Amino acid sequence: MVDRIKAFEPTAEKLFVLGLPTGSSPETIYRILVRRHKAGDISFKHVVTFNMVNKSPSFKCVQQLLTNASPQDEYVGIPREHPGSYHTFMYKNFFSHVDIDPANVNILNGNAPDLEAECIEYEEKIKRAGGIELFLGGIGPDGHLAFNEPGSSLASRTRVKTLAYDTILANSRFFGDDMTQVPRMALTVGLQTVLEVRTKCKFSPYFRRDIDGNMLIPTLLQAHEVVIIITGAHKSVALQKCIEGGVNHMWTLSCLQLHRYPMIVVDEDATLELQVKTVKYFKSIEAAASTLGFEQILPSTARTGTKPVNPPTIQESNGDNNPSEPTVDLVPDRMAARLNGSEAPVVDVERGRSPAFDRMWARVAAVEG
Ligand SMILES: N[C@@H]1[C@@H](O)[C@H](O)[C@@H](COP(=O)(O)O)O[C@@H]1O
Repeated sequence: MVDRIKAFEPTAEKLFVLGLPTGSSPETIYRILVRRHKAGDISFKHVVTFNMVNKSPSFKCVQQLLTNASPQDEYVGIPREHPGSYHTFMYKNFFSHVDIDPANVNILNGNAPDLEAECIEYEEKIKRAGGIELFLGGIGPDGHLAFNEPGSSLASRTRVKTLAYDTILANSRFFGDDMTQVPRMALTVGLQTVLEVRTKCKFSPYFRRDIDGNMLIPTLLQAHEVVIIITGAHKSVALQKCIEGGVNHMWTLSCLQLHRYPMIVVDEDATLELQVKTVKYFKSIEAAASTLGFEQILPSTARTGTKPVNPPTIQESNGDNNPSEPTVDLVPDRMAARLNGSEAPVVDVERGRSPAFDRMWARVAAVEG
């Protein structure tokens, strides 16, 4: 993500558009991004974000939208300041700790007076921003992407979604293990929103030098990518269905088979249900790339026409002093060492408010008047 943002060279006129998830899967990523930011390595000043989902449209809103619905009594709306809201999650884990402009933060408003209009406007906003450059996501144990539950249309767009039993069960851990407290409905981007590739290869007014540094070429804005984090044995069936099965609306992550640039990052446990030959093949892709002296750390010169920012050496990218013995990032102790080798988390993990959090809310309030 850091490489992508740097390579894009965002400015006030050319913002980098990032799609972001909530959940436990991206927490480590947010910690690392905050650390890199605090180290002066990356700025989010010219980054605009769109969160994938939000929970808890209020009871009244849902009634307005779905006149025939009979929402259950336990349904409660959650204000965005609620400790369990996705607003709170994002500010606490990420936005409060980096230099992003709150005006560039987009999170679906689950308490909007007209939810359908809110969803339509969200899609419009994404379009106005030029489309999402990099979508980061996770999945539920049933293979759902964002809140696109099993059975979601593969052509779906941002909308109100009723949560599936599995999701309510999985999310009850954020509600004191009380399933009755988990909202029954959510707002979510659609599968088509995620799949949207920049089919119209737009040429930006920005020019950069070619890889030899001697010719000006127009920048091609088509590097729309999706990166999904999947960890844990409880998600291994979903990974298997989505990787080895066909494209199927019952396992909505499988829609990524239709995407040009998807990347799924997994740990060993998540691969438990995959065929050995599938795992071996994917590992061999990385091993072959390392042997040949490049890694699947993009931007690739082939795709963007630019050199990677601070291209990693083989040693750096493998974490290995002997480049003649390429290793694979999927090895768990290597992965663990890379993650644990970092300093203590810089994000304030205390639940509730912190000075940084308060400062950020003050900025949000100023922007929103
Ligand atoms: N809507 C979110 C998803 O976007 C997220 O990917 C999933 C997994 O969460 P976790 O990473 O905590 O397993 O949780 C929720 O259902």
